[in-house]
Amino acid sequence: MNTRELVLDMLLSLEREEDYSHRLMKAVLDKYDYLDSRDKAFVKRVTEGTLERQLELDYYLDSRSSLSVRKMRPLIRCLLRMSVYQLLYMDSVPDSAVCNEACKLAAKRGFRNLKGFVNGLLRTISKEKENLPLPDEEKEPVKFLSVKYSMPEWLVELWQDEYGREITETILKGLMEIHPVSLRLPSGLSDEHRNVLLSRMESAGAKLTVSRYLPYVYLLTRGEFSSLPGFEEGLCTVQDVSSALAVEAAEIGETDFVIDVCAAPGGKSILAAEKARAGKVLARDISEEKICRTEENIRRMKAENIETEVHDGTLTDEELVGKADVVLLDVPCSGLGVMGKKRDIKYRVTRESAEGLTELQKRIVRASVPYVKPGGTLVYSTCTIHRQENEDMVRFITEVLGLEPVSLTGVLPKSLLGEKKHLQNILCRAGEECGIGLTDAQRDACIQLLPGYMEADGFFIARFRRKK
Ligand SMILES: C[S@@+](CC[C@H](N)C(=O)[O-])C[C@H]1O[C@@H](n2cnc3c(N)ncnc32)[C@H](O)[C@@H]1O
Repeated sequence: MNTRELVLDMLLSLEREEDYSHRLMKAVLDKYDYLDSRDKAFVKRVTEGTLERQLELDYYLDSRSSLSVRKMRPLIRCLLRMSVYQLLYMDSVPDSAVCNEACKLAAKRGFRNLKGFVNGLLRTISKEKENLPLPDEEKEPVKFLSVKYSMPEWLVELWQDEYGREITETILKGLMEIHPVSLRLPSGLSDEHRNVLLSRMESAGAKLTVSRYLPYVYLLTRGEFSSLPGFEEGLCTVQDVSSALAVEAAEIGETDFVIDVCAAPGGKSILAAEKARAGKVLARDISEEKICRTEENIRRMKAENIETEVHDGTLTDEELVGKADVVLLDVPCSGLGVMGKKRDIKYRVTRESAEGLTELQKRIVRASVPYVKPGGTLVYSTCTIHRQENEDMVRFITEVLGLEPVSLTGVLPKSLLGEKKHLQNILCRAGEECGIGLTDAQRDACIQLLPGYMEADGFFIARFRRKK
């Protein structure tokens, strides 16, 4: 199996938007499971790196090619992108090998006549790789950041408007950093059992670092999670610390009844069920397929106090009105905070599609607020960095729907709230709108996790109470 051809086919399929990169990668690596681990690592690194740096790679190609990248045949465009990525970011591959393999692939896939073009362009970029141009930072500041961090210009503009330039650049850097898989162990495991489990995993070759926010979440910096001891037994699951923090924010009691309105694939429901040991979680989502995936995870994690149901969250279920101690609203969102892991999201989300989501979010929130008992809790969360879907929703939930904001102080880890304060100070120093238009109580009730500032995905959590 030619690993470069595998990468090329994945990039081509992603160009046609046939699937999302993280799903396609999993499917391909499962299909070619017989590849050795070095080949698999190569395929993953080149595909993900090429996607992550696409705008930057295109800019360099455009600067040295007579034909613009946009006008190239898709196969040639993808082949050049992945080759330039190897030239610039993979010292382990000799430049001559990158050029030769690209020419061979072009010929094999029916573009023998373009071998000279591919070869010439790649050799030029290889020779000039220390001096490739970026846009002028003074004259075109947005374009400069867009190319340097390979982020569409509208997103750079959006964050610059919301956070100012300094914070925006740190977020962009943060999203580019390596994002290890995050593993969550059972939250109630004793120290002794946790240590036994960790040493079993480490003996199998895993390298794990505890999260700085929660003692039961670990970053897996070496090893493959699904083959770790404990995984099949349901002793760990893949979950970012931010997602676990959203459940922590709800302070679920042992006997609580929790409704998770948008539950698939079940990450928060399963953690909620660990917290409500003598209570119950109702995990709902919009489709049968999503609920099936959730049930698979529930079974593997051996959570017995979760019931699942297909239900459209925009419709109020009258039978549940006033019944829930806790309602979790982890709504569908633009996903701008998880671009570090899902690398093609940034090219697919548009300003319009992100804005369009707020209507759906409002409908889900409006339909779900009635479930909260008087005195009960609602936690709203998203995995995005977008004020319309986050801070503006805090205003909607409190000012339009009448819930009370509840402070996260004493609920979320002190270190995390300290980082929030630090960020706030930078915003105020930079003369940005440091209150983000929220009252003190609304501001204390929510937190925007930002890559580059926090060791987590970009995520938003807000907590509310229904008045008694
Ligand atoms: C961010 S994901 C939830 C992740 C999940 N809470 C977890 O922690 O694993 C958002 C979910 O909302 C679901 N969804 C979208 N529209 C919905 C609707 N109208 N009603 C209920 N769920 C919906 C999607 O299917 C998706 O699974």
